[in-house]
Amino acid sequence: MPAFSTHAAGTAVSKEPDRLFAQPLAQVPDFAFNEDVVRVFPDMIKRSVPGYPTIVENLGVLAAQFAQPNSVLYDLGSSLGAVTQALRRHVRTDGCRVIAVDNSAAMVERCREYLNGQDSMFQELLPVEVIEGDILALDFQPASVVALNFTLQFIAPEQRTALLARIRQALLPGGALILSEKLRFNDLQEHALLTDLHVAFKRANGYSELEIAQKRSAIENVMKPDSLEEHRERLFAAGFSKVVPWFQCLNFASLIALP
Ligand SMILES: Nc1ncnc2c1ncn2[C@@H]1O[C@H](C[S@+](CC[C@H]([NH3+])C(=O)[O-])CC(=O)[O-])[C@@H](O)[C@H]1O
Ligand SMILES: O=C(O)C(=O)Cc1ccccc1
Repeated sequence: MPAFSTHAAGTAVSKEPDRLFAQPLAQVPDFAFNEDVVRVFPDMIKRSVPGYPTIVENLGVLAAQFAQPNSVLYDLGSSLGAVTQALRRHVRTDGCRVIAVDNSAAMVERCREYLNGQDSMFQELLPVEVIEGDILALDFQPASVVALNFTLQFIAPEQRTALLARIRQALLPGGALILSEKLRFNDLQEHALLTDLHVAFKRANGYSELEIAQKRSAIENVMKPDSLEEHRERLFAAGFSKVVPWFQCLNFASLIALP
């Protein structure tokens, strides 16, 4: 039976546990953000990404420092709207609005339900628009904050610099890009250690060896992490002037990039 917590507005936030990879699969299909993933996504991301709740909450705090009056705050690859909601709760700057974008129809549908429910529970939240679309095809408006929270790693590597350059062009003075990613490490020993510790993190969160192995093969063709050095170089190539890491937990990190 699906577990939902239903709010007054009838908004359902799934609390269903992630068992997507618990049974042996003859062939593990490539990972996709489909209905099955959407149903378990809050549980999946919390049990898979060390530091995720800390990053999301503090993204709101960071954004409040960079938000400029009468500008847009983008949440690119918004999934169920966790970052959007953190931005809406923390930013108090006049005339700001949030634009959340995701190309998964299943994510967008559930994201809209979630954000509507939040609107009926809290006052003074920033207005939000949720767009179903490809962030590579987005026509950016002048923006003070752009969040790419674990989204760039799903973009084809050869498209990443052009996307970051378009974000850089849209950023207003005083604004920032906040980029969170899983990292790879050029030092083999460092890479092996942090990868092993990430497996230990997943095990400690109740994932079996089978679940861990099948998830790994599901994501290996669709999610391509870069090293911190690659991120820095690409951000500079895209026109950013300063890159400041503000958080790292095991092999997951978040960076502030300034225009
Ligand atoms: N080209 C694209 N255009 C639009 N969306 C895309 C594209 N490619 C992938 N996505 C979307 O990017 C999201 C990545 S999840 C982000 C978590 C969220 N930020 C969170 O903080 O909860 C990260 C993860 O699951 O590890 C998915 O919802 C995809 O549909
Ligand atoms: O599960 C993993 O190993 C990850 O690297 C993170 C992740 C989290 C949610 C969806 C896809 C990847």
